[in-house]
Amino acid sequence: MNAAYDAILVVSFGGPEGPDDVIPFLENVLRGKNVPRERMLEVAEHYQQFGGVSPINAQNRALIAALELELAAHGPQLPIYWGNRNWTPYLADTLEEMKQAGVKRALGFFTSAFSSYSGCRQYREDIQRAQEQVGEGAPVVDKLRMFFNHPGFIEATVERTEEVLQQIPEDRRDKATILYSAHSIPLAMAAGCKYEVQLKEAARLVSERLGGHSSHLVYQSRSGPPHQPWLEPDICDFIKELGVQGGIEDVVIVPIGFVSDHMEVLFDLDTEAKDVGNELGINVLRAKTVGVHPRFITMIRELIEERISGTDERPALGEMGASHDVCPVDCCLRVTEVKR
Ligand SMILES: CC1=C(CCC(=O)O)c2cc3nc(cc4[nH]c(cc5[nH]c(cc1n2)c(C)c5CCC(=O)O)c(CCC(=O)O)c4C)C(CCC(=O)O)=C3C
Ligand SMILES: [Fe+2]
Repeated sequence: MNAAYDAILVVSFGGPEGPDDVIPFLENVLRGKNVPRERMLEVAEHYQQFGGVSPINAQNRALIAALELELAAHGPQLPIYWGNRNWTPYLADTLEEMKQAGVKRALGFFTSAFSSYSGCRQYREDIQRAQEQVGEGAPVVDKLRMFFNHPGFIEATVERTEEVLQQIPEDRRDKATILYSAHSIPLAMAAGCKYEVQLKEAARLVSERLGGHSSHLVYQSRSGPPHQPWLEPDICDFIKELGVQGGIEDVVIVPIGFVSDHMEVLFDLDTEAKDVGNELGINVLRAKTVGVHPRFITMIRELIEERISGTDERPALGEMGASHDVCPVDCCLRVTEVKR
């Protein structure tokens, strides 16, 4: 379908920018969620270790600056707005600003490569609530498709991984074990979306291009009450297991489930997972997130162009095909407990 778009809206999670922001931010994240207060206070400490600042907002500003240059050079000439779920700039304020500027219809780029409640439906709900707050004349937002198997995302991830493999002495490089890591979610939630199969496919596509490495998909940042089952294996448990087996010198973590650095990457990977490895004498390195990799920025422009033109050429690597433009009604349901 051809529709006239007059803006791009980057939709993201948001993060605190100083010590006093941390608790109100976490309260926003966890409102209505089944996560114990102790877990929240523990996570608050992770943020405080970094001065209460998550890198996510700076990363999104950098992403927008890079995309502005990309669109200025190649088109389409559209202004870029930015709205978050959990911290300023909040989506409702951004939609109000867009309405004031006369924006009628925007294309939404969500900063999640994989389909999950958090990365898809919850953002669509956030937008709907923001539109209700703005009321009459709030811009329509059409979400761009999921890009887990887009050549731009896969190629950028491959390059990020190659960059870090180069740091391993040549005689050990091919033997390095690769761990693709993504945010864990409750098993019940995973049953309502394609998160796991998309992650497996993206990991496979990257591995296929790297060639020859032993690799595994693992999960990080488990939350929720202890009785609730979440996706496994946990990255730290997995590294411990590798230590017990022995014979592994180098592990490369590829944070494939995150498009930019944020607290889960700095703390759960660069602090926790690296400590676990170092104690076992394993050299643990981490690939950069795709961030502002030029191929990734170009991918965003390609997704925009593809949607504006309505072309049938929608690039996707591997077996799963291009993801849908318009989410079906049962896409990424919020299921949190398994019904018995
Ligand atoms: C699938 C997924 C993604 C990837 C897709 C997407 O991008 O959405 C993601 C991203 C992120 N998660 C983030 C932060 C947090 N996630 C939490 C909690 C949770 N995440 C969940 C899932 C995901 N999360 C779930 C099932 C929970 C339990 C509560 C609930 O059911 O929602 C909590 C609460 C504390 C805790 O419980 O750990 C925090 C602080 C940040 C920003 C970090 C920063 O500030 O730099 C980002 C980008
Ligand atoms: Fe969806």
